[in-house]
Amino acid sequence: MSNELLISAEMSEADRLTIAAGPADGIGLMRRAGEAVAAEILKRYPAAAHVHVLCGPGNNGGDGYVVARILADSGVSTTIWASGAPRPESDAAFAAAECPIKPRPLSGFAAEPGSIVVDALYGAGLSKPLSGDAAKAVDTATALRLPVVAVDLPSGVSGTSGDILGRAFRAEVTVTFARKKPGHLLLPGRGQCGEIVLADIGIGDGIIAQLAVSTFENVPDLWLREFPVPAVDAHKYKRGHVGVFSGGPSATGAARLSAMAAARSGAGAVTVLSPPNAMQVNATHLTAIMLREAGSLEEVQEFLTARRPEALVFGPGLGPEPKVGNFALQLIKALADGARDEATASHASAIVLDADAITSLAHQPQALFEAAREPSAPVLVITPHEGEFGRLFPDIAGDKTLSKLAKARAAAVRANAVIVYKGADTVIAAPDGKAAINSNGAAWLATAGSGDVLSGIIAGLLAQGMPLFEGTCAAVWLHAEAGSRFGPGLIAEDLPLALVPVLRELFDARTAAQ
Ligand SMILES: NC(=O)C1=CN([C@@H]2O[C@H](COP(=O)(O)OP(=O)(O)OC[C@H]3O[C@@H](n4cnc5c(N)ncnc54)[C@H](O)[C@@H]3O)[C@@H](O)[C@H]2O)[C@@H](O)CC1
Ligand SMILES: Nc1ncnc2c1ncn2[C@@H]1O[C@H](COP(=O)(O)OP(=O)(O)O)[C@@H](O)[C@H]1O
Ligand SMILES: [K+]
Repeated sequence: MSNELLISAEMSEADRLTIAAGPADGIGLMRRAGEAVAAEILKRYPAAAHVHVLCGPGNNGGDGYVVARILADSGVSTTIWASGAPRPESDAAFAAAECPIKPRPLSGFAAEPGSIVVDALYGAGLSKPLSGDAAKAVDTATALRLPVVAVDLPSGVSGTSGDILGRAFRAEVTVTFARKKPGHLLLPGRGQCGEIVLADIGIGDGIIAQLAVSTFENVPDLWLREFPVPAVDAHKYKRGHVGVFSGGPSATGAARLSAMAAARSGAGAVTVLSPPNAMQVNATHLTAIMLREAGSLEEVQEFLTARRPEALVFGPGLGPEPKVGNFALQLIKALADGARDEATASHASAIVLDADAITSLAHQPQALFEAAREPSAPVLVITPHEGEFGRLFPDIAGDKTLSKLAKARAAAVRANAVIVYKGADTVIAAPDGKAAINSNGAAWLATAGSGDVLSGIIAGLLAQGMPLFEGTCAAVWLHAEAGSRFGPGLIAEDLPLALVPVLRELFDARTAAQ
């Protein structure tokens, strides 16, 4: 598996462990890194008139000297522009000594149309905003629209947070080593990377396993082995039952979107729980989805006890009023009590809190966090977009020192819930520190009701028994994949059906792996 994302300390540790295990040494890893970048350049730009390699003072620059040496050996006209000499006796100094090209100072960097830029200024060691000659080099490459190949990361992009420090190169290709870094997937960094090539430089899977990494790219490898396959003797309730709370008569669509998505994602039974005054409008629009009147907590409890749904969706279309937040808290408490009292056993194992539930709970966040901490509380998935996140976790949202990844993690710990911090770079974070970054979405998903569909998919997969973190990650990936493949013209109603071909592929991959 190569879905782990490494922060710079983990990459250094991987480096150290690999060297300790032998036979590779530091310069050996650096040579392999440079070779991988040079091979990519020779493959992609065979007709390049000239290559300008920009080398920084650290190991990123060291990789650059290797690249320049190989390109020159291959007959490519190559210039090195260096910002400072590598530290004596360092691997980068060895790489520079092996390179026959005499570096010129970066301050003089100039290039001609038709040439290629290799950005080996700063990688994992970026420690402050790009300024001076480095910033000028970014401007020159940008103004001339030169293709940039970035070594490890485009200089200026933080590998940890994806933030741009000062300014950053916009690469056509970024060649990174061993594993991707969070900054390759988080915005705005992701937008600067272009195509990302992952090169094997001899840091083995066994070494990565020793790091006990907790951040992952959200790809099917992460959860496919948990993906539900119905048993031969399955009946509908064995395939999982989802309950979705509906809003009032003029706000029922969101629940239906969610319900349809839960059903499409494989839940065997889905029930919309409707206030009495919305029964008629819901009944008019529901066919395979069941409908049940549940305007009061007592009626909801009756449903829970009688039908034992495994997952509930609470929030879409309910309205942002405080009473909705109060109801959410009562629901969590009722489920916790039910779980304690096996006689009534009115427990659902998961609640997805979305949309208006999040906004209405922002009036009393502490009450939510305390309820979620009760030992018998149902497991919670909270799915805020940026605005909702800021309402429920204002201090975390406002902390400029935290990346989106770190914010989602902090929120997950505080709320004792899996947090799905949505957006073009959705982060899924669990209270135990595990987190995944999603990157297969597209802006077509930015359409009203799309989030309601996501909640339904999450509940659908959890109801089928997927583990909490993996099921939530799978749902986020599926939703993004279905929306990206559908493309222009997508509206939320299309998404449940657009899941079908993606589900087929996952099902085939899952059964092939069995
Ligand atoms: N396993 C690994 O860790 C490997 C790392 N390799 C390369 O090593 C790189 C990391 O090397 P380093 O840790 O030496 O870090 P960098 O080479 O990214 O940068 C470190 C140097 O740049 C300076 N610096 C950082 N930001 C600056 C700024 N904005 N303005 C001016 N100076 C700045 C620092 O003070 C330091 O001197 C990786 O990105 C990768 O390219 C490869 O050689 C392969 C193996
Ligand atoms: N630019 C984008 N690229 C990829 N996914 C996006 C983008 N914008 C929004 N999304 C996704 O679309 C969904 C929108 O959810 P949400 O904001 O709750 O919408 P709504 O409330 O209208 O249902 C989320 O899953 C989000 O991650
Ligand atoms: K770089």
